[in-house]
Amino acid sequence: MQETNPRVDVRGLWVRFGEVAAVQGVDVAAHAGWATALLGRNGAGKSTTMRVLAGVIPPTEGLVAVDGVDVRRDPLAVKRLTGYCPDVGGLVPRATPWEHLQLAARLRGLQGWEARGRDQLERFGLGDVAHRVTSGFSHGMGRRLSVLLAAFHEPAVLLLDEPFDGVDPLGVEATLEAIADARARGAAVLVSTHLRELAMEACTEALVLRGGARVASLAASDLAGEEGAGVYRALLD
Ligand SMILES: Nc1ncnc2c1ncn2[C@@H]1O[C@H](COP(=O)(O)OP(=O)(O)OP(=O)(O)O)[C@@H](O)[C@H]1O
Repeated sequence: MQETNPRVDVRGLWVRFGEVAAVQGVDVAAHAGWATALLGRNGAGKSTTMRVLAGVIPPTEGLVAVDGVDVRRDPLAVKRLTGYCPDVGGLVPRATPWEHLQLAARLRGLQGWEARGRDQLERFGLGDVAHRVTSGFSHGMGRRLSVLLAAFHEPAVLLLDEPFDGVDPLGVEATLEAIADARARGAAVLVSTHLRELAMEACTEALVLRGGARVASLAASDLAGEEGAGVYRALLD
């Protein structure tokens, strides 16, 4: 599966917010067809790493390339190459799921997307609420729509920050399918989550962050099951 140019190539990433060093020298390499779990305790630097990869905040130091594009040089191109489900927010409260899809299609220049849009809304259990404004959505409904939108334009890199948080079993299934589909068409997927077992089901690789630094890079299978739980706990202490 490995190829010469990784879809995601992060080397020596530092992100500082004033006095706070949120990310401290992190390396990430993710290839086409990989799904990588980003794990670690609250405040470990997972969301900040995701935000840099999505082109939302700039790196303070280090190289960050998405599909060979340097995020510092061309953050707009990186935004085009990535699909990003942020950990919170991202939806327009007064817009419906269908309007979100229309907006995404217009911004991304997608043609003939309507049938797929309807299919995706059904897959994520949002068909019945396709024309209801999202301000009344439950947390899990909002998560499901955010994952759908992130994957909708079939990006080269799919970034899902806490996609399973508060999501019901059917929503989890739809999200796992979206990850599998993205991998099958050659995208690299990064999934930040606290749900280790689900992450191991969804992913092939795992990165563990602690205090902003990478403490382990493993095969997802190394963190699966009871034995994996012990390995993970030891990495967090
Ligand atoms: N905009 C910001 N300004 C100041 N500090 C920030 C900012 N964003 C993140 N931080 C700090 O950076 C560190 C890493 O935060 P980050 O959100 O990346 O962690 P995380 O691993 O995603 O945590 P969680 O699992 O709780 O979502 C924390 O100490 C956090 O307080």
